[in-house]
Amino acid sequence: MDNNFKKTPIPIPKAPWDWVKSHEPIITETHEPLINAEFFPEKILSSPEYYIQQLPGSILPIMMRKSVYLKIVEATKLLPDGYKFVLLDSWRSNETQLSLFNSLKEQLRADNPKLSEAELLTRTRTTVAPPSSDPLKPSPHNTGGSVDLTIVNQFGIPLEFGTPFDDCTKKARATYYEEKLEADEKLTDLEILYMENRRLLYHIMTNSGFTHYFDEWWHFDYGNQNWAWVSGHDKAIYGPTKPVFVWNDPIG
Ligand SMILES: C[C@@H](N)C(=O)N[C@H](C)C(=O)O
Ligand SMILES: [Zn+2]
Repeated sequence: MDNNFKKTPIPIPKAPWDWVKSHEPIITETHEPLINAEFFPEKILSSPEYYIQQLPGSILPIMMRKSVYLKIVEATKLLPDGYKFVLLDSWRSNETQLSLFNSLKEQLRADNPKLSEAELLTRTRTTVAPPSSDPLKPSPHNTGGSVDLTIVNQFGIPLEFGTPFDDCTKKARATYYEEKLEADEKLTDLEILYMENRRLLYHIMTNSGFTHYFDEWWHFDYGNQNWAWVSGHDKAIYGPTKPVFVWNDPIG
């Protein structure tokens, strides 16, 4: 696919992410089912990171709302020849969300013993959305409308984005390198590579109907409150949901 994505900057956000405002859109649930997103290996691979790490409440299949999946299938048409998406996480249980949140908060507390409780919460919420069992304010991944993903090249080698998945430093912000450029800092060749790969992923996904969570280069949304807030839709179409397992429900 010949496009100019790598040369087109990602817009720099004007204000910090606001978890109160992002939960303001009302939800008119469509009851669209969650589906398993792992059956198109020609273009979409999966590496269910939280199941691999055996986090509480994690499940093996990567599940998402059907329209989210179909949009990702459309997005594969914008990938360079031979490249594929790798899905890292999509629908997430509240148990996993809570476990992620508490682990990161405690890790940050141990690394920064002088941080106040309020500062700890702010730092934690930059990387992990607030856990929630309020049906009017669900955590984004619990709706099946969020997806964390990366890209591999034609040899199955992951593109480099400058940080690992779930890095909790400011380097994970999608515009980290764009902001350096804007501040007249010179980028190294490697930093230019990371910036261009972030641009590629960002433009492929946003041109396919997703909005972006700007503090993480890997996180995109469709249909949930994040998406409604960022895109200016008056309502979200996905609230909290869960997959159906007939014989043995691992979520409970
Ligand atoms: C934890 C990380 N992969 C992620 O998805 N973060 C966002 C903010 C979330 O938890 O919704
Ligand atoms: Zn995410």
